[in-house]
Amino acid sequence: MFVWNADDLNADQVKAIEQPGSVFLTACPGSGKTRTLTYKIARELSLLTSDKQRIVAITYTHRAADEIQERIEQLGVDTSQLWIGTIHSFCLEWILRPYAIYHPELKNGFRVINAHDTERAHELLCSEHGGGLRTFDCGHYFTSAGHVIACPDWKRAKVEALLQQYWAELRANRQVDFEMILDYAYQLVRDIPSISVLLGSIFATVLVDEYQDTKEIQYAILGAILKASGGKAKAFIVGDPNQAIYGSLGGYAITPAAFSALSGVSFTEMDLTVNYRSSDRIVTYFENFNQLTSKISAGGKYKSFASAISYDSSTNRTALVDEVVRLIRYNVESMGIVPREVCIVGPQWLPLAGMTRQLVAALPDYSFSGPGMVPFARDIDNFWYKLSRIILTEASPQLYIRRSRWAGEVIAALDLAGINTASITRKSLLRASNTTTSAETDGLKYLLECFDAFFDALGIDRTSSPMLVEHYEAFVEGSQRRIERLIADGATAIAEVAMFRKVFDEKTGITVSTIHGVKGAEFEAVIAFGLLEGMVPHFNEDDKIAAANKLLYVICSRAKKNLHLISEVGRRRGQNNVYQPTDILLACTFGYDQIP
Ligand SMILES: Nc1ncnc2c1ncn2[C@@H]1O[C@H](COP(=O)(O)OP(=O)(O)OP(=O)(O)O)[C@@H](O)[C@H]1O
Repeated sequence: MFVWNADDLNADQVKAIEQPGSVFLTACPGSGKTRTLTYKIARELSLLTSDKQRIVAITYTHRAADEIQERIEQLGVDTSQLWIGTIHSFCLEWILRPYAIYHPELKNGFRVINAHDTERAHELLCSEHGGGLRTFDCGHYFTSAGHVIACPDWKRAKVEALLQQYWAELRANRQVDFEMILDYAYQLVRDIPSISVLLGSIFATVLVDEYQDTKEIQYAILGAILKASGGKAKAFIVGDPNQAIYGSLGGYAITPAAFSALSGVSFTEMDLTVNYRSSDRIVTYFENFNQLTSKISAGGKYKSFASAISYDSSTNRTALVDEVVRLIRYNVESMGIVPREVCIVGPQWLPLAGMTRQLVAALPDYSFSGPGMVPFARDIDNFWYKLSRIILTEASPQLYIRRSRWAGEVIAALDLAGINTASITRKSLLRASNTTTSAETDGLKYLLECFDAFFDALGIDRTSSPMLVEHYEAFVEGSQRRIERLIADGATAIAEVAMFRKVFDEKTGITVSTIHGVKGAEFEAVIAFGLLEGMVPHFNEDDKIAAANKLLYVICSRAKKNLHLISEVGRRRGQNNVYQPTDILLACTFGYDQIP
């Protein structure tokens, strides 16, 4: 059985991992949810008694899935019976692809379009439909009872008409977007009970990370599978209701009782309340935005750190970049924090790509990763994206586990594309990739030359598979479009191969991210701006106070040492107004520090 070092886990984490049956674990920020989940998966893998069984873990992002799987492999546990990935990948791999023939709209084949294609289609339809519709008005999600449109009431009829046209166009092109993946998966599970019965008999344990951002339709799909297992499949559900920041897109923290009723599983409820990430002062501060009664205590190595926490509601938006630069210098140059431990966070409604580029220009000695720095769509389902990850990374011992897994994914995608992969192993695939090269300095041309050389090395004709051809066109067209847009926005060097490589580099520089993008991450210093009513919370939110609390809770709990909050002055809102600071932040009394 899998054993761990005594100091890897605390007593509550061990209790949750060793608890027999199903567990519903509510845990505060920095309490080691990821670590607990990782060790739980490792333990469950080691307890499997049949090679037919699978452990299934649903994570919120591909990055989290990669990190957890790598960690388990480093712990020396065989992951061949683990399936880990996002709910969308889960639905695609376990439900849509194997059972597409049972759905009239999928049975003739389908292609998944990425978030950028969706946004572009919405953009075009908005300009066609007029009436002041904007892309963000098109936000919608499916539930087991139909679709929900997230925009204000007065626009709903127009958005409904727009979406009906959008879906009709996708159906005509045999395309499926991310939301439709969930809807189709739900329909298949609902209409063909044998799918759940089969999956329920294979899955020994189903683990769900970040349940607080899970949608009703996702709970319904997983619930149906667990129920069909007749009590054989266990569940391990982990999350933090305080960090539920996808409410406007249908995410919510289900109660253990409600999920029990849905899945037929009876849970032992447990919690984790020690924060290993942040100082006492940071924990005390983010507790201001805690909406639950649980008390959190700091227990990690920075517990006693004398954190600087500042709040600035006077910097004008025209001086914002200078102020952020000043705070970066303070943290890196005066406090000795390394740049990769600094994160700049803003609401997704602001042009963060512009902020990243201005910081790049103002601090030429620093490196940054952020939006507007990625020249191609991170379309995880696209074959050529999968292959790019291997081509653009170095063959180094540190990256071996990761690249080997990516190679496995490329082989699986080749299989799916109808290519005979009997003679291809992960090793031979990596060898073929490591020998392909090109002298091109233009990133896209470089990749395309490497693709050809790679397929030559494997002795495969890449035009022999319609799927590969379709994915190739989507990848090239999407990347060209993206590069053109980024260059027009001022990212002049974006097309260079060095920028392509940077996408998969280990994090070395300062991170610029949306608030939603830093979920699950941690940094020594966090600098957040755009903390303005109408953005944090967004004006579309129903319960603005709750939404603002959760966003601030997530932002502030990312910080290990220092935290700087900015509600800049003078950001225009419509024709005649300017944004005001987030109400609950302004109302929060705290002994803030002045940053010299
Ligand atoms: N038992 C432990 N002892 C020491 N450090 C720990 C322990 N458990 C977790 N940690 C550390 O605490 C930090 C936070 O852990 P982790 O990222 O898993 O938290 P989390 O609960 O997922 O946080 P969040 O919900 O805020 O994203 C990490 O740096 C992790 O290595």
